[in-house]
Amino acid sequence: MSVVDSHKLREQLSLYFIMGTANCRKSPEETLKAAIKGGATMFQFREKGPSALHGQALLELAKSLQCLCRAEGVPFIINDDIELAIQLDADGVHIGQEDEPAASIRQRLGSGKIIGVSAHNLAEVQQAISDGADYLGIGPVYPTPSKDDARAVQGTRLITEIREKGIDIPLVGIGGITAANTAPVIAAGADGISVISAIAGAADATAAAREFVQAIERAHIRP
Ligand SMILES: Cc1ncc(COP(=O)(O)OP(=O)(O)O)c(N)n1
Ligand SMILES: Cc1nc(C(=O)O)sc1CCOP(=O)(O)O
Ligand SMILES: [Mg+2]
Repeated sequence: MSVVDSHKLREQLSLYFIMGTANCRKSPEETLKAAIKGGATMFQFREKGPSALHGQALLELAKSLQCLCRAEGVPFIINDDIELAIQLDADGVHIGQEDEPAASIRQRLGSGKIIGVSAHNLAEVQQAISDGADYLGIGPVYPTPSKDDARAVQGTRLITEIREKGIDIPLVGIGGITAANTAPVIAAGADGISVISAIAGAADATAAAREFVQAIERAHIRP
């Protein structure tokens, strides 16, 4: 069972920034600082790909990014690596359908940590909820340059279906989201959006994050 406050979590999910070293134009620390300055409300450390850090270098970077998040009151979530999350006492983890099942992660992490689960259909949504997920990542909404093994693009269809069925778990849309295409994701019922390239790959990550904040605000005012 989770004791995570879902009202607070919905706010934290508003602009959920994700990155690892492979995604950044500048250093990961500079990129994260800039994104938070621009309004990122949650951060996921996702260190993946052929150039991914391992061992001590991975640990040092994770600690450094966690420290930045703590200073700004932004939740620090770790992608996939449950051992690292436990070692650092991270705020939570994000896992997908190919990762360790959420139910066993909940047992290992306890009730106070945030567990996010990727889901691509209603069966996976229901399973994630019964396994104790706190939030869902639904995607890819649009074509993404940041995940080679992404599933087929599905637009906002599943987000709409989840809300039409009265399922009110906190959730974000992910995949190819830009400030210009944010509105339909929020209008479909997402609590927020998850972004890698449109912030980490921007020349000015602070300005990019600010544009997202404005797009999210506009989407809530004029759905
Ligand atoms: C918020 C959010 N949603 C979805 C994902 C994707 O997770 P997963 O399917 O496990 O893929 P990888 O990120 O591990 O490649 C995510 N990371 N975050
Ligand atoms: C990490 C991830 N998961 C996805 C999913 O569909 O589950 S899409 C994706 C990549 C998101 O990066 P960008 O904002 O650059 O498109
Ligand atoms: Mg994963």
